[in-house]
Amino acid sequence: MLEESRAYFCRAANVLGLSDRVRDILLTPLRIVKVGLITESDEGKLIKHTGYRVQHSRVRGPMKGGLRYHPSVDEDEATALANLMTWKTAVVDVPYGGAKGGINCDPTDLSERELNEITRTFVGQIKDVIGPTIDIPAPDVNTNAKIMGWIMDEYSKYAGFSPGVVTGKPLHLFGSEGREEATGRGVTIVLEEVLRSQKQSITDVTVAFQGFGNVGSFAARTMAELGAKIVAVGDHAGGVSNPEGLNIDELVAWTARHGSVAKFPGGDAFESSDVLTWDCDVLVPAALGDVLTKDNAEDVRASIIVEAANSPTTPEADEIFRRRGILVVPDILANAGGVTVSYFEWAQNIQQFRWELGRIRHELSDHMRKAYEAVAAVAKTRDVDLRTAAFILAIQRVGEAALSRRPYAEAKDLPR
Ligand SMILES: NC(=O)C1=CN([C@@H]2O[C@H](COP(=O)(O)OP(=O)(O)OC[C@H]3O[C@@H](n4cnc5c(N)ncnc54)[C@H](O)[C@@H]3O)[C@@H](O)[C@H]2O)C=CC1
Ligand SMILES: O=C(O)CCC(=O)C(=O)O
Repeated sequence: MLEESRAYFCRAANVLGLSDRVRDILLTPLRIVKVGLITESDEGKLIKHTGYRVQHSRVRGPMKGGLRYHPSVDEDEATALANLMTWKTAVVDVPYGGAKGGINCDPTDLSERELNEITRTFVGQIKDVIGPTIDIPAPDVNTNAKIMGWIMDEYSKYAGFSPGVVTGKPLHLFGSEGREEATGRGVTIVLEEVLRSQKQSITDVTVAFQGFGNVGSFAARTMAELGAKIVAVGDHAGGVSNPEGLNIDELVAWTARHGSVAKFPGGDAFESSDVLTWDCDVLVPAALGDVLTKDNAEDVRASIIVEAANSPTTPEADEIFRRRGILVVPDILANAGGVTVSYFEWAQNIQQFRWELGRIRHELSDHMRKAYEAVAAVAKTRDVDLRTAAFILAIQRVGEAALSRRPYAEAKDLPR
């Protein structure tokens, strides 16, 4: 994944004619933190995990990005995802740099008490490198508002009451209206813009989803509300399809009860991995990374792929999609609604003020549409695909901020 994120960066860097030296500066993470987490299981045994926080860039503001709890979490994955956060925050023009992290654990193997203790131990180990003006974590795969609340509580023991240290918190603990739905809602807003540019409407399209967690379920819900037909959904345990369109509210309720879309009675079951090559207009990968590869890219039948997940497409697959005329809406644009509303949450925490849901949705829509327009304009003037355009826009914004911080700097002095 690390090589892939660098490959996408370099595609844009080539268009911009960046020197190797500047590439090196922009790609090198500021700080990589790796910590051992020793806790006790419910049976009194020692359990060991490794936690990571990779801080990529602070040029445009405090570093920002989610925490993932998954067996795949390692230094390379966290570094690649931290790097993506730097470009994502620049694409939506929120005042942050990029970071990412997590713990290499399988939360399904842990009790709530164990998860709580592991989380608090992690916070104790990284407390000196996070903070409301330093680095602000948020939810990602297998983390949620409850865990963000624990993080805030634990950090506040060291630093005093600090709601701004983390976003995606519960509403009654100074979380924000609209954060839970934000990433999925943002995906839908970007899809609407893409379809508008093609003189199509969201009511005309069929959509297939891989992943039905926070991002996938809210994206499906908001698309269905606007009239899109969600014809297939696959997750870690199975898939369900309905050519007439799945009832998404019922599917959400089923998943909340059963932990998966598998065996949902409102559709036909299928092998989950088949969802990527489903017969549909729009494919939304909304689960893990590296799922669209050279091995399945030729079989994808959608004409638009909206990357709700981070890094779902390998560069080889991306090349195949380009050749086949399949439009890929890149992660650093498509899923940036989450970090955008995280910014609103942090701003509310700092101001000790609350925004209503209507204002959050309006501002989110405004940010996403502006970001799409800016990326589409670069794609047109430079004659490049949307991913390269998004990277160009982001690199320019980060680069200009870096040089403005030290106006007479040469590349070697770019602030980091
Ligand atoms: N939560 C957020 O605000 C943001 C999340 N993202 C990205 O969106 C993606 C999904 O994140 P969340 O929805 O937050 O996570 P989540 O933990 O709420 O949901 C993950 C979903 O992926 C499915 N999944 C896991 N393994 C799978 C497999 N092998 N095959 C098919 N499906 C599988 C799960 O069943 C679940 O439906 C990730 O790539 C994440 O980095 C991006 C921006 C913000
Ligand atoms: O809300 C945030 O701060 C970050 C969300 C995130 O991890 C992501 O956009 O990939």
